[in-house]
Amino acid sequence: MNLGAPLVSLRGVAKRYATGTLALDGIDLAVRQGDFLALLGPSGCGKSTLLRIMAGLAAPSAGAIDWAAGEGRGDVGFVFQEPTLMPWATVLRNVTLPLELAGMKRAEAEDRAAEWLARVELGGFEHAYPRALSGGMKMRVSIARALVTRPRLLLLDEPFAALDEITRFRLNNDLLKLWQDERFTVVFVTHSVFESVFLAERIVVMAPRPGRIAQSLEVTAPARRGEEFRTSAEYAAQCRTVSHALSAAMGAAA
Ligand SMILES: Nc1ncnc2c1ncn2[C@@H]1O[C@H](COP(=O)(O)OP(=O)(O)OP(=O)(O)O)[C@@H](O)[C@H]1O
Repeated sequence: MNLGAPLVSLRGVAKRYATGTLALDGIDLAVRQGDFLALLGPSGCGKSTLLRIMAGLAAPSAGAIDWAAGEGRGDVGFVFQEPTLMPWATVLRNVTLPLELAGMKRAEAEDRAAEWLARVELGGFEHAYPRALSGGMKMRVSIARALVTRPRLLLLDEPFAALDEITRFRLNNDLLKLWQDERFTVVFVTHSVFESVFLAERIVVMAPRPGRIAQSLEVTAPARRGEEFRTSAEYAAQCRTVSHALSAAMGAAA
């Protein structure tokens, strides 16, 4: 992996839905390899649309998307706000499925899936069914399922928005640790200024009608972010800056 070089670049990307809504316009964005990028903006500014275009789940109506050589859509993992697990299958089966679909033998896929379940703190839950798990645990399964194929790009669409604050903080910490250990590239959609500053290296603030990029801000933080960073004056100051940027983006749109 060539850390810092663009993994995927969007140039002049626009999306108009059949309804006539211009969800995105003039999006220029380069996602660097190994980066943790947050897309922050109010409801309706096109964050999900942008993520779906990066995943190849939706086509842009204008503009171009370029992937670094050797990378492609097959290298994308997606985590949705809803964990979207198969209710009739065990946790282990849910996580082995993408590997088996990629042609891996069952035994090897199960070993690999068990390893990722342990990494998201779900060792011992392999044979549980999704209904027996809490919301946070289901989200952990969803993250393991997205990472088990070792994608170069992990896209997360407000993954923790439906969880209580304590669970969200824990998942934030654990996702950061995985990212610090593995350095896959992340694009993380959120409404939360606090979450974006805690997690991201770079925050792209979006504005609505039409969805566009209002500002891009770098976050400065210690190499290992933890509870100390979350309660620091430095964190509070950056949250204030990002909050102002978001208000300005929304004000300009109003
Ligand atoms: N399939 C669709 N058909 C028509 N319009 C759509 C479709 N999906 C999204 N839109 C519209 O495009 C705009 C951007 O939606 P999108 O879901 O990308 O925004 P968002 O920033 O992710 O919002 P939220 O935070 O509420 O999920 C909105 O006006 C939305 O109504």
